[in-house]
Amino acid sequence: MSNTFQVDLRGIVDLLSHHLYASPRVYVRELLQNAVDAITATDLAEKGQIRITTGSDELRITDNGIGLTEAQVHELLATIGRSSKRDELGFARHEFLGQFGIGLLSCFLVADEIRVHTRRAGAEPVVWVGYSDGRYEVRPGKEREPGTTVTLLPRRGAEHLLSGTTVRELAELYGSMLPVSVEVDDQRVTAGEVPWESGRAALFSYAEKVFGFVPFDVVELDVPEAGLKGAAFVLPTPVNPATRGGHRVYLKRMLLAENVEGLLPEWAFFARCVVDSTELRPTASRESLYDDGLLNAARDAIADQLRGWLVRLAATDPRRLTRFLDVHHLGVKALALHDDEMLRIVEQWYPIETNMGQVTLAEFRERHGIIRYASTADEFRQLAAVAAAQDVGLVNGGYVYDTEIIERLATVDPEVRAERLEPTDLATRFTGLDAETELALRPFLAIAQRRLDRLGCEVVIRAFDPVTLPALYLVSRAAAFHDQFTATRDKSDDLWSGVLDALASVAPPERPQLVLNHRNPLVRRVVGIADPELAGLAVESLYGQSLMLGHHPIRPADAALLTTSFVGLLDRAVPAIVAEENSVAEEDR
Ligand SMILES: Nc1ncnc2c1ncn2[C@@H]1O[C@H](COP(=O)(O)OP(=O)(O)OP(=O)(O)O)[C@@H](O)[C@H]1O
Repeated sequence: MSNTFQVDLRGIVDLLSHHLYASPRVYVRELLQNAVDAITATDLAEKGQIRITTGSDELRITDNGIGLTEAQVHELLATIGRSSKRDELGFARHEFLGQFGIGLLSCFLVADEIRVHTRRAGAEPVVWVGYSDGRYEVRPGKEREPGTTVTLLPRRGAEHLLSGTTVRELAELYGSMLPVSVEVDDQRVTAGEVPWESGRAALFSYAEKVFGFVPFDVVELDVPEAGLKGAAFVLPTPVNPATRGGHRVYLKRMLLAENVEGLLPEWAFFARCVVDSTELRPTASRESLYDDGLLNAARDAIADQLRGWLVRLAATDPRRLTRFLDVHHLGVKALALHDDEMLRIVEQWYPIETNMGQVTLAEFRERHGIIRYASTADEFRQLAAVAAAQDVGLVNGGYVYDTEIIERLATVDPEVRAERLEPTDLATRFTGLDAETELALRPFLAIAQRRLDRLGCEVVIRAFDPVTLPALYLVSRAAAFHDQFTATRDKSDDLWSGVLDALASVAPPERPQLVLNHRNPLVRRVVGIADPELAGLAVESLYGQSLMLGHHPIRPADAALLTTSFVGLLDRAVPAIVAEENSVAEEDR
């Protein structure tokens, strides 16, 4: 025995209203869409007219489209999921907006009764009345021109959704770009022209009106394979790259949504688009784009066009490009990580922080040959002045993407040499002292070394610039890693610290160095101190000060040493005065 599914209309309407469509307001879109499709089916689209009238007790929408015969009314209107817009194989027909055969049902989100008065040229007029409980009637209709009038009788509580103001607003939102004339209560809502066919000035004012900003620039978009045309508006102010920019997307001139994601690659967060496509497909809710190969291809093509705009800007108006980079450098840098052309643009035009001022990587390379960089801002701050004094150019690679960009530049272009500055490399550039001075300093160095031994630090004396810097704490990356490593080990439980111990023994670290500057007057005085205790205190405080200056982590042992050396020095400075004051007090008595 074979049976047929029964469909509970209430269940379907509930599904549509709560799960498929974001809001009952879409009923206007679905009605407009049916009217446009009916007009398209006549091949006389340019004469197409859609009229909507609103009133307190009903809403009517009339089109001069193809209309339906009585047989079609039974077949198409009374069968959920049946559509005239699919071919024999069941594929959506290219020229139509609808395809699923459920659009009309959305009217039940706002109405309990739908009347369709329709006539096909050469056939009799007929009226179909559908009720939200699933019943329908068909009867002969009054004489009329070919076409269709759909009448909705508002449901109690939904009247506001059918009011003149709301309907006009919705018809304009969804339909203002439609190629047929649409009127709501005798007022035309279609604009007739699309902004990207009306010149640049029109695009600028469109952006201001619709997106609320005057764009930095406008890039016209054209992707023939997706039947896509439109414009990308470059934002005039920085945006957070993490906030996904939505785009205004039209499909066959009907608004899909105002906030469509996925049309542009992520890096292009500096642009907002308005586009119309004849080929991209909507999802069933018609609120976003169906993610398929064609959308991917369109995304790639748009990316190419935005990139092309940037490259052209570099060639024709570098000053404007610099301004653009000022605002949107994060996006461009992110792009440069996987795009050679963008990488060149960043190299040539984006000024980067160096110890010789703000220069582009290209200028830096020309001046210094090799791109030497510090990979964190702390490391840069610590070394910038010292490196500058040695005439070593140093780039701050600590900002987002900068280190990766420098490293990528060196991988892509064999002529570019890049080298991460190893802090201890600097020490090899410092001048050693003559043998006699070295010999004279031995006793002091021995005292100093004994004081810093327990902190794992080696003390050396060199002559270097700037003269104003008494000491520099230099730690190689291996040693820095080791420090972190031991700190973790000390905090870990037995099992884990056992594992870390085993690892630690594999890589014995170089020791960090405290390099005292023999050119610095204070250091000269310190090395001359005869009292070993005082000399030790002075070395300890120089150590502490250079740790802080270089933003190095302060371990508990360092903190303790900072306190004892400070108190020690204070103690040396103060007791004489206190003693004097005491004796004055004695005399007063
Ligand atoms: N104004 C109209 N003029 C002529 N035919 C219409 C009209 N409105 C609806 N129809 C017919 O009713 C059918 C069902 O319409 P419905 O809106 O439910 O689905 P659809 O437009 O085919 O697809 P979708 O669910 O994607 O909108 C249509 O395929 C069309 O043949």
